[in-house]
Amino acid sequence: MHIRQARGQNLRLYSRFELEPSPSLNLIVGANAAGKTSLLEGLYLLGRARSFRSSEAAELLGPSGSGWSLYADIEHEAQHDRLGIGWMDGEQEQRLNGEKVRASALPRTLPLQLIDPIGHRLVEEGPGYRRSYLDWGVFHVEPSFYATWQRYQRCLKQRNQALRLGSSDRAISAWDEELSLAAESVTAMRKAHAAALSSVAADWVAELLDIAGARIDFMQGWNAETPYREVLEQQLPQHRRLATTAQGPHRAELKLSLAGQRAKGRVSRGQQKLLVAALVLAQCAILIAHGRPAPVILIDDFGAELSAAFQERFARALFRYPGQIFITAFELPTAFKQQDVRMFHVEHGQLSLTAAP
Ligand SMILES: Nc1ncnc2c1ncn2[C@@H]1O[C@H](COP(=O)(O)OP(=O)(O)OP(=O)(O)O)[C@@H](O)[C@H]1O
Repeated sequence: MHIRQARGQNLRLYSRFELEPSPSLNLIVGANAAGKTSLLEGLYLLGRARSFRSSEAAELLGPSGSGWSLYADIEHEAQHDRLGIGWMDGEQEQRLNGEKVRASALPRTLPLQLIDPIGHRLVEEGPGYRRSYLDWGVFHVEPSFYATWQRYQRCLKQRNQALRLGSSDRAISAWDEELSLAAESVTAMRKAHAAALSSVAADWVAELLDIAGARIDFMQGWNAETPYREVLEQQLPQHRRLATTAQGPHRAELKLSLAGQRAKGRVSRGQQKLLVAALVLAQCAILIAHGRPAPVILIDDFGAELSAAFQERFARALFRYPGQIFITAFELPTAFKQQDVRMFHVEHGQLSLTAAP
């Protein structure tokens, strides 16, 4: 699976752009503020239905008109999918082969992962980043995950509403059965995926960071010895006091450790970037092992924070990757010279294909 062609209109500084990338390595080079990240953002929107740097779709609006749009022709083994996403006058719409679809149809058609300079949040910041990292993989390997997670969230919202209103024990506990069934199911899927991630990521960490013994431990969000249904019953007085359900899959967490020590605070900025790369490559490897297409990988500012030796190591891992990769950089990184890379140059929102390096 790869993007055969992508087009965008009125997105940030671009009036329009058109890109016919290679199915393997693509390099987008240009000066500061030329529009490199905006281009990756466009590709990311096609696979995730949201931006990675803006929560307001209106901010993406370019120089003309009241909407922006993106389109991609995705080539699978024996078929093509036409994927589109657009925003106009406050409304976002997604289309797959001409039909209006929900946002969740986009990741299924174009699975993609991003490694960017703020990727370190995955290591340094709150558990939400690590939960969504984990869930991206579970979503792709477990077809029932998305619906089960939605069911969990719906019940949780209702139970929390009842807690906030100070409803009777009976009204609050009415949600417990469905909530706990969904919670146990979501957790079983997450647990299996986290175990797979832990072993695959350890290999990538050993290769990219030269550190043995990396681990990912899954904390499910409540005491793993107790069935969730019992936790809901036992903790009801606490939940009433806090007016919220204090334990559950919405509080799950991944603990990252390297050689027995917590990763946060243990690694340099450059190592942290390679750690994020290792985590992303591990997710992609697991999807591939499940017979899914190799996800597209987007890498913003390849060289940032990496010495020549680290860039070399990272590049070597990317050369082996069986899927499509888009990399931005100020200029052609030394590690990519003499490689089979399709190179694009971007200047003030104008994109052009340049001669092979
Ligand atoms: N909605 C918008 N309309 C027009 N221009 C915009 C919009 N949003 C951002 N820009 C401008 O687009 C320019 C390009 O930004 P972008 O982040 O894509 O550049 P870049 O090539 O990745 O730069 P750097 O290497 O410095 O990170 C910036 O100057 C920014 O001000």
